[in-house]
Amino acid sequence: MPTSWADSVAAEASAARSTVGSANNGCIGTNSDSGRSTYVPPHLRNRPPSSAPSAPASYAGSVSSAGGNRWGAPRLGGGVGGSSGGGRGSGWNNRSGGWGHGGEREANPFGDEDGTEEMCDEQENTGINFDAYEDIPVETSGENVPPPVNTFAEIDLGEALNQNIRRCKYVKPTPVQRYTIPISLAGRDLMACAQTGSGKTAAFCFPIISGIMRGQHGQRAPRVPRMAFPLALILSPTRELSCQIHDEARKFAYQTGVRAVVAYGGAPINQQLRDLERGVDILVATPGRLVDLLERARVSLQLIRYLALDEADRMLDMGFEPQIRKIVQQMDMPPPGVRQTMLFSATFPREIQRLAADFLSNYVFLSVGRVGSSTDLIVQRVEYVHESDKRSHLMDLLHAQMANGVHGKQALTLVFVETKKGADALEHWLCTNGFPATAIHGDRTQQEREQALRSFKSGNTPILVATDVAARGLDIPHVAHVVNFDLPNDIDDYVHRIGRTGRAGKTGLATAFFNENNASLARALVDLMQEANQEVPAWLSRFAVRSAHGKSRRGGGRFGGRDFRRESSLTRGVTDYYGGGNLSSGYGASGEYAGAYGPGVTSAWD
Ligand SMILES: Nc1ncnc2c1ncn2[C@@H]1O[C@H](COP(=O)(O)OP(=O)(O)OP(=O)(O)O)[C@@H](O)[C@H]1O
Repeated sequence: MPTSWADSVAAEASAARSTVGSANNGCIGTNSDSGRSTYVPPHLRNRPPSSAPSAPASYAGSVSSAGGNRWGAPRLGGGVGGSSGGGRGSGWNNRSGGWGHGGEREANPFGDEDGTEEMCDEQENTGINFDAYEDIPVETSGENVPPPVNTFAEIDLGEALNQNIRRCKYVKPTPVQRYTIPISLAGRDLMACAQTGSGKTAAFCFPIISGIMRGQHGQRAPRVPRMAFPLALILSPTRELSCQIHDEARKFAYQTGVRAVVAYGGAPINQQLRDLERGVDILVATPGRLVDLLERARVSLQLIRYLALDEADRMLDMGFEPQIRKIVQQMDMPPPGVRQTMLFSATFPREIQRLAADFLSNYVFLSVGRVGSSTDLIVQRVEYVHESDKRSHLMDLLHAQMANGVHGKQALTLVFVETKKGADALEHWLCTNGFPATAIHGDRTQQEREQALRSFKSGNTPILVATDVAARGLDIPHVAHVVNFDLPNDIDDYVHRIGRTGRAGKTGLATAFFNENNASLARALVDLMQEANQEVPAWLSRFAVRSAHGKSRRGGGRFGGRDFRRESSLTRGVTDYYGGGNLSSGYGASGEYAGAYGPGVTSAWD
């Protein structure tokens, strides 16, 4: 990491502390004067207004003795308009304490004693090289797009959240965060497309947590026994990803008084129900389990102010769309324009964008990097390997990796295969040949899946064989090598798979085994590799030329805002969708979205 960058971020971090401090002080009068409503944490919402906390220091302790019905009685939802709650006069409602009730104290997700700022300052140099993202092309479209920021100090996220950002050792926002946070804080809906590993989770979590802390809007929750009324809903396609987002959200929300709960299938529902009953501001969920909770009338969405779909293109493709439509359009969730909706992914096929527009109101489209592209931090290699030679070829790769020691002892290798059976068979074969491997796929129990992931992350089993269930979102440090033992049918799946390495400014290696069975992917693969400045083997280019299905849907490698509204308006000569914006280059020609998940592939998912 260049010294100049490290110095500058350190300076920014210290400037952030002083600026944020003064910004908050400055807010006191303003917010008090404007009568900004106050946030009441979930476990206190049934208490009479006068008993809501006003002093964060004793917050957790006082909660434990609060008692009372936590669900049925009238309560003030987050940001609830009205006069109750503490924090009189503060833009942040004096919320810096943790939540707690019934003697429970908020666990420290950072694992440090007290998370002191001093300790974090010592660890500011994280080794993450975000300089790698400095020159990344960014485009926005939509009406009156709020300008980006360069530092966290420029955004008034609230001191408690700022402190957690420092604890996470985030000294500087990534490009997607620089753009999305001001857009979201301005209350705008958003469709954001940014490369894998570029910090999208924080990009949607920060504005949600900050917004709940501010408590700008809201209404009284109805009297419904044992029903949870979250203020924010974050949906993701897999159980593991939901757990990961929940872990992140808990860190970001530590001692803000904002409580995140996770609900996902395959795990006992009773524990999740108990968690919900303790109160929830942010519900992170997989769609199937959420539908179950809604049908049991244990969750109501009527107070939802923020809806975030992570891996939004996957959530809206034919695998999940019916469930998502049910959750978002057929239950009690406020409509677009009333709630704020944020869609994030590294890939956003045009047809899916068109579907997604139903969920959004006057939204900003943001693309960071080439839409659906891989980062050039990932070295991509494609090797021609016959089906029958794949195992011995993989063995050669693994041996070479061990012999070279390029990635050190802890290097982790993630091997993607197409089917669950194939995953079981390859895991078995690797183990019997002396390679410590485990596997994850949709037919394993949740316990087995979690155990496999733990064992892989810890380095105890440094080879993980996986179906597409592990393709998206998982942020596993030290994955040095992704092997596409079986290539996927769709280039976007390839982008997500290889994105398990080369994350957060680090470099990674991705090797794909290609043969005639993958001919239909050749053209898109060549385009993608060329966009990412990768060396394309001559034989692969020949495949691309020959391939009958070789039409690229990537726009011929031109970088351009891929906001489908722009194309629609250009085609129809109307401007009903597209509201202007900072779109500087043309939309490249592209093929139709073919549907990424054919039969047999969907089964790999939750
Ligand atoms: N501002 C930041 N400074 C340093 N590290 C960061 C910052 N923002 C995020 N990170 C780290 O970068 C890594 C990748 O972030 P994240 O998992 O949110 O990526 P993503 O864009 O959602 O990826 P994917 O498309 O694969 O889901 C995480 O380990 C996260 O902690």
